[in-house]
Amino acid sequence: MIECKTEQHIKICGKEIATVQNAARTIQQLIDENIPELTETIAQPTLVSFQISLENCDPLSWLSQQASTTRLYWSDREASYEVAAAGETDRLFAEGEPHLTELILELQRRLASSSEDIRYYGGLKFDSSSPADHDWKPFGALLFVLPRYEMTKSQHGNTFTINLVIQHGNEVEQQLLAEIQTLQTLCSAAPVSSQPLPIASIRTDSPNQKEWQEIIDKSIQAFDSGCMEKIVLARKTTMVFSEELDPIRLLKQLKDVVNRAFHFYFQFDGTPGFIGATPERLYKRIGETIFSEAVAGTRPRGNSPEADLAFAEDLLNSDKDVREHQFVCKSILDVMDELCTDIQSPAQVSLLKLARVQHLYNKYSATLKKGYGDADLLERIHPTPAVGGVPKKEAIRQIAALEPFDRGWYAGPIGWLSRNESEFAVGIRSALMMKNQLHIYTGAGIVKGSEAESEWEEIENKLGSFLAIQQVNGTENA
Ligand SMILES: C=C(O[C@H]1C=CC=C(C(=O)O)[C@@H]1O)C(=O)O
Ligand SMILES: [Mg+2]
Repeated sequence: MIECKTEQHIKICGKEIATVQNAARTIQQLIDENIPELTETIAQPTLVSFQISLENCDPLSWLSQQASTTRLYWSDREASYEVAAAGETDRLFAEGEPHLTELILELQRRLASSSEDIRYYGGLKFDSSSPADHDWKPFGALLFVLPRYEMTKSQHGNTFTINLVIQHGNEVEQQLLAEIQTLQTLCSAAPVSSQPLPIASIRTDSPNQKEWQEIIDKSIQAFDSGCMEKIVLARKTTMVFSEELDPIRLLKQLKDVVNRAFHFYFQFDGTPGFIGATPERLYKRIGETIFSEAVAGTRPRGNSPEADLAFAEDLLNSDKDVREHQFVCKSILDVMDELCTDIQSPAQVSLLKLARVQHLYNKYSATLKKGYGDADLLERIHPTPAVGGVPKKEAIRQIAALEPFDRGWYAGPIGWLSRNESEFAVGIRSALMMKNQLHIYTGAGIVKGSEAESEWEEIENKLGSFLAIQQVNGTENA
């Protein structure tokens, strides 16, 4: 772990637009030009970012060529921002039940002197009070990383960035020369293979269908006793493949089949990779302006426009799904009432149409009151009743007691923070990838009137995107 106690940030940008192939040379020129000044200026650990504009780039292809044990990918739902990153220049990691406010303040302290385009990427465990199982342990309760190399593609252009912490001016030359050697092998643009994924030979569901029925029955009893009104219960579906999976290939295929989603991949220091395509924004903050949304209630997409409309109408008129969604709307509005002013909420519900499913959908915006920030937003909004339940604390307790696995980062906040902005998605429709195994996590909101069998089916539909990119040979229940 590199301790990054930088007191200042120097950003050095290249004027000329490079191609991916000559990016290393362009950055080398940039470094050479700036060595004398850097040597003089740096007397303490300093974050130095070298940035060049790229003519064109494909972040996913670039990422597939990176051998680094830390690899990250994030693209937003509007496909307006895409970043691939490799290596780590700094990380903030916490296990157990950490003090979220202190950790977020620490991140903001590290970002305080940086430019707006410096971002830490990472996420939080769904429930830090529940013990982490072996596979999720390396992700901790919170992990954020400032990448060493980043390739970004956005409406504002394409950029390649190197973030370095320079300890002392007289070490600059030596450190940068070592960096350039690595850079020579960095900039490659071979496209990601679109070959089919290996064959999945075994599928296991935890809980199995019988256990699912029992868990739902227990939840309904909790509703009847009055201690809970909603709980979101998840399943873990494990697929075992004939050979090792390539995460970037899987991500590429997931991108091809799932539209309107945040696509992500987090692999830290050789640990299992967390991969997914979530439709749900937890919140986005631009300065004091906050955007959040309620996504809940589900129907499949139809095979024809008429069938699709029939599903949509059925969803809009379903008392059970409307209640599922209302709990989420109310919870977000309650948080906004507490932390914000100028709350804008839609006059009526709309639909979020994804590749395989459609959801009830409400968008909100507001202005954050003075004195509140990301730690307050994360602590209060997460988990919304789209992934937790009502009341929040009781639902989290019941989830830990009823689900036969650790959720880890599934349904947790995942995203990025910069000096003045942040964006977090809800880490659903996601999977943990280890060599030839894929653990897919998917849940469904349970309220009074929910039936175990149709909730099982709802999860099968949500799983559809992951299943669509695989060829499954056999099914087994755990
Ligand atoms: C918890 C998940 O979905 C949530 C988001 C949208 C609709 C949901 C539902 O209708 O049950 C869930 O609340 C998941 O996909 O793992
Ligand atoms: Mg539902």
